[in-house]
Amino acid sequence: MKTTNYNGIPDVKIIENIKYEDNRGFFIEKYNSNLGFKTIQDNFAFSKKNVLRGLHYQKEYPQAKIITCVKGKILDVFVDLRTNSESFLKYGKVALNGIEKSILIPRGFAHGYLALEEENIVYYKVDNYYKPEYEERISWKDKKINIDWELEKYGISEKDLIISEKDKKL
Ligand SMILES: Cc1cn([C@H]2C[C@H](O)[C@@H](COP(=O)(O)OP(=O)(O)O[C@H]3O[C@H](C)C(=O)[C@H](O)[C@H]3O)O2)c(=O)[nH]c1=O
Repeated sequence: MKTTNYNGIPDVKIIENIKYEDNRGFFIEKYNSNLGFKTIQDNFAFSKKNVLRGLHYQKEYPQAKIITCVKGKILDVFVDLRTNSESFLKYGKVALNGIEKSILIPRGFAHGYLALEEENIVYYKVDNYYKPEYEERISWKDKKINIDWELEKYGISEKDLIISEKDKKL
């Protein structure tokens, strides 16, 4: 697997895996401990088209995440909340649409994604336990962070978005 730094935000890494194809299909060695990522939980989330999840983070018990879109396509967005970081409050984003590409987001980031196909399955590894009592949320349209979710590019209008009540209230 090849890891490259995400341009402009330290410690965020794009992971690209080798796909070994043959007449049966393909094989991918998706994860190994060389990444230095200690998985505590594996999560799967199914999202219909136009679902927007996030932006969430756990201030206590922060979670680093390795995000993979195993079916469909998502626009994955992450916001640097590390106050000592040169990219504090900057956001990054990457389209993920296949098993062979992932993004590693370290602890100290808010995370969210927009589901772009009819059916989208996101698989992500986290390195700390889910602690809902410590979960914090930032609005997907927070004015200060001002994320470009590329709605126009994907032909999505804001009224089409499917957002949880908790996220809507932000
Ligand atoms: C995150 C999580 C959720 N749940 C349960 C709690 C709820 O009954 C149900 C849905 O939870 P929630 O609405 O918080 O799911 P998302 O809105 O997708 O939350 C996630 O959204 C963004 C994109 C993230 O990066 C986080 O992993 C997480 O906050 O799953 C669990 O049992 N364990 C978990 O680790």
